[in-house]
Amino acid sequence: MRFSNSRTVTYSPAYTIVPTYECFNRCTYCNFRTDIGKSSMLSLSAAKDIFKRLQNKNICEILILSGEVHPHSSRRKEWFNRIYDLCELALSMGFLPHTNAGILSFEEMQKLKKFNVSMGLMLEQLTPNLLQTVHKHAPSKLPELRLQQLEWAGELKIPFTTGLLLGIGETEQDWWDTLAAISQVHQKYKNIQEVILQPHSPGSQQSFDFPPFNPHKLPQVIAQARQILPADITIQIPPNLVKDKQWLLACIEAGARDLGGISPKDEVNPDYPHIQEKELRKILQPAGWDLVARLPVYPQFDEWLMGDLEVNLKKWRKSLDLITNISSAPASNDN
Ligand SMILES: O=c1nc2n(C[C@H](O)[C@H](O)[C@H](O)CO)c3cc(O)ccc3cc-2c(=O)[nH]1
Ligand SMILES: C[C@H]1O[C@@H](n2cnc3c(N)ncnc32)[C@H](O)[C@@H]1O
Ligand code: MET
Ligand code: SF4
Repeated sequence: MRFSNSRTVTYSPAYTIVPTYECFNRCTYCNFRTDIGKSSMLSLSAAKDIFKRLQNKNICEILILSGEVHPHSSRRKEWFNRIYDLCELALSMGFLPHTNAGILSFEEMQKLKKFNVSMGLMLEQLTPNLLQTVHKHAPSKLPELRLQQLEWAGELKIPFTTGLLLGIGETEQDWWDTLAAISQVHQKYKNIQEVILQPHSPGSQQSFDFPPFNPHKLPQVIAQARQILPADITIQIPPNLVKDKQWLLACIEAGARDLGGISPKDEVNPDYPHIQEKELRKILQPAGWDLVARLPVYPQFDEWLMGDLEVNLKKWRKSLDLITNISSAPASNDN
């Protein structure tokens, strides 16, 4: 067993698949979506080819990240069934699926629970003011709807990842209010595993003409979030959106302990390539931080998972120490 010290930062070796880029919402900061009818659905055979390539590469998480079909559209069922089938396929091929497909009905969530070790949805910000601006044409970003997803995940005992999108026109008070709401859900259901503090990062596709969230502010936000959130919720920051090494370290010193899924491409922010794990290690190690792989579900939730989820999970928990030891060896040698 590898000794994990208190100066440990985690990441999830992940691959993102996109069932569809089509989305009926038009969040003005989005660099991901395409208009209705402009994107096809990822086929099961294409997904199978991807998963085959990924096998034995020490990638545990498949992040299923999708644009959304309107809940009343005649195509909603087809859309949902494809996501469901993609999750089932990923699980059957040995991976640990984590789905963020936007707003789901209670029944849809209940069905996906069977094939996902955890699920995710960013709250963004709870203030209704954004419905006049960046979310004017994004019905899925209704704050009550999003908060309800966290509650439903709690009722269904689905380990959940959520977070805030920072710098989209909200106030500082809005951050604390959104974090307090997350804490409240967690107090009731104990189902929130991590909170992502995601700095808005402009990309080439978006219409929202607004500067990036000032990375120098992030450590302060993290420190305050650490005060508001219960200790068993991990704070995640995306390292590719905090470019400066010093500020990345400052974020960690302030209380962030996870760097999210590290995959070949950041589908949400394609203009900001991921820093790969070896490179991250070079930044962290001199400051005394150990980088360790984790699974897309935190250990305190293992008992919520059953059937094939439990089988895959046990397999991955066993091989995790091995992955960490192998991947940390070269970095410590070639420094
Ligand atoms: O595990 C998760 N990771 C989420 N991540 C992190 C993700 O694991 C990686 O940073 C990459 O996006 C993977 O390609 C997000 C990253 C973003 O830039 C924006 C949103 C998300 C949302 C999630 C999520 O719901 N669950
Ligand atoms: C999947 C998640 O990606 C985040 N997201 C969407 N667009 C951007 C952007 N330009 N910069 C940073 N994060 C973004 C939102 O928080 C969304 O919920
Ligand atoms: N559409 C979903 C949401 O915004 C997830 C992907 S966003 C690029 O919540
Ligand atoms: S952020 Fe998500 S909901 Fe908003 S437009 Fe993009 S894909 Fe759709």
